[in-house]
Amino acid sequence: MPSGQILLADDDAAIRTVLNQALSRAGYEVRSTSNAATLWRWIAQGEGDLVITDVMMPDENAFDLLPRIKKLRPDLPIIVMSAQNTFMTAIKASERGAYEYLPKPFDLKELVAVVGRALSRPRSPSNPTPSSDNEDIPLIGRSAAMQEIYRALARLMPTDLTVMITGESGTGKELVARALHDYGKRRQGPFVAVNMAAIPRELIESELFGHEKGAFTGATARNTGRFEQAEGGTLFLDEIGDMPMEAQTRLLRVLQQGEYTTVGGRVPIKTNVRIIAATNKDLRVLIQQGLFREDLFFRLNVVPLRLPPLRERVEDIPDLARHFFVLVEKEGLSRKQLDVEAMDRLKRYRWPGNVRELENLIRRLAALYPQDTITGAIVDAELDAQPMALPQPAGKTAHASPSEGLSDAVERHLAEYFSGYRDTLPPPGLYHRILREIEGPLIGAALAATRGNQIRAAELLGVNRNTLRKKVRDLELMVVRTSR
Ligand SMILES: Nc1ncnc2c1ncn2[C@@H]1O[C@H](COP(=O)(O)OP(=O)(O)OP(=O)(O)O)[C@@H](O)[C@H]1O
Repeated sequence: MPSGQILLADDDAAIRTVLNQALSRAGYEVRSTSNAATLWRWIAQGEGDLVITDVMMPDENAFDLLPRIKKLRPDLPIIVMSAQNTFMTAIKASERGAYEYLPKPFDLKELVAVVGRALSRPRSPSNPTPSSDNEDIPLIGRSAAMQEIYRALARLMPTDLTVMITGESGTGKELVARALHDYGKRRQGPFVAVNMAAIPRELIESELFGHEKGAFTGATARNTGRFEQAEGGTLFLDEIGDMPMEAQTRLLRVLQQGEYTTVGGRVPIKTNVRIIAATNKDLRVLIQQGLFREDLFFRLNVVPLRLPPLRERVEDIPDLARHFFVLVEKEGLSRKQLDVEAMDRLKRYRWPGNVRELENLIRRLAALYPQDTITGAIVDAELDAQPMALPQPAGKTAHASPSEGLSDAVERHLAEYFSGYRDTLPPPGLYHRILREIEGPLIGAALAATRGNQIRAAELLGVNRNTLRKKVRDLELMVVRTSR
């Protein structure tokens, strides 16, 4: 049975009762209070083996209290709970030396597990990282999925660990890499980003490690590489799956030995760079195909961070949309609001381009529409005008010619869809995903062809009228098609 005394501070009596019960049942002795002053008195008297505190208390903000506690009793673990679930709350908790941050609401089992871990860890004080005083990081989203990311980031801030960020295009991988740098130990050093997909393959090694004069045709002078530029700071290797094999071998050596040579050079150069890598590909598939070194993967994948696609956290869309409207207002465009239907449309859309696509849409809405309120019909028109319903290789657009058979057109779309993933496969669940995507446009086309007459559209499609009515309601197609 675990043991220890827990000091609990929260001004919400119901929360105190629930936590008190759960922790007592787990074997701990609990003292609880509604205010910071009492908590501080207990701590100053030397009581308690662990503190659980809410951030907002009537007499003091726990973030102001934390540094005092850390000074007086550096090895007393503190767990901070908060209902203000932003990235900054997680970061502040970490900066002020909290052992763990739990966004409300949380699972009681998780709390008991965290308490158990905190009390059984070796007693070395968790040093607060110096405050960055940078309130500017625009990581938006309070969904459970983003909370997980914030907590992971907060834990990573005081470390130099190599991080591998995965996620679809536009999910914020670079933004997260920057946050890790801006709030981490190396924030005084440079942040250097290199996109493997954007550099010609034959130049990647020289780009990363630099080259000597005469190392290859066209190398007319010595050139510093990105490693050298990132010395003392962070090197962000974006689209790492596109790194050619030879460069992978060289990178692996740097990670193993902490030194490298320039292209054409002989003298080993010591390096002190924190690596953050990112990819929207499944590196395990690339490994199977012999395109990515497994040993390099393990070196890079020390801490994996998966950023969820926007469609898995639609509850973040209102905050993100608001944030982007404020951003574009600063750029001189007028601020707008979205009506209920518009917001609803955004939540139902599947966002293949994720947050970047939403950002671009908001920018278009702000630039193109004079009205203050954006309606569902406007959003529909803009989303329909997007060139990509399915991801396609750059530079290609797909238009079915009237003479082309439907199955030919579908086949061509699918071939392009697959080739958009180049050497990998699309995410699993394709059958239902594709059928779901086809269903909306098909019903929409039938309704348009019958001028919104659901009885005739049902005949045309060969489905039951009630089935069609239900589908129309679910897909909200009627509003869209007849309002044009
Ligand atoms: N959580 C977020 N809050 C606010 N803005 C975000 C968020 N996530 C992404 N963005 C914005 O969306 C855009 C795309 O993000 P970013 O470039 O970091 O994505 P990415 O995953 O690195 O994309 P790619 O794989 O295509 O390089 C950026 O303008 C970024 O500022």
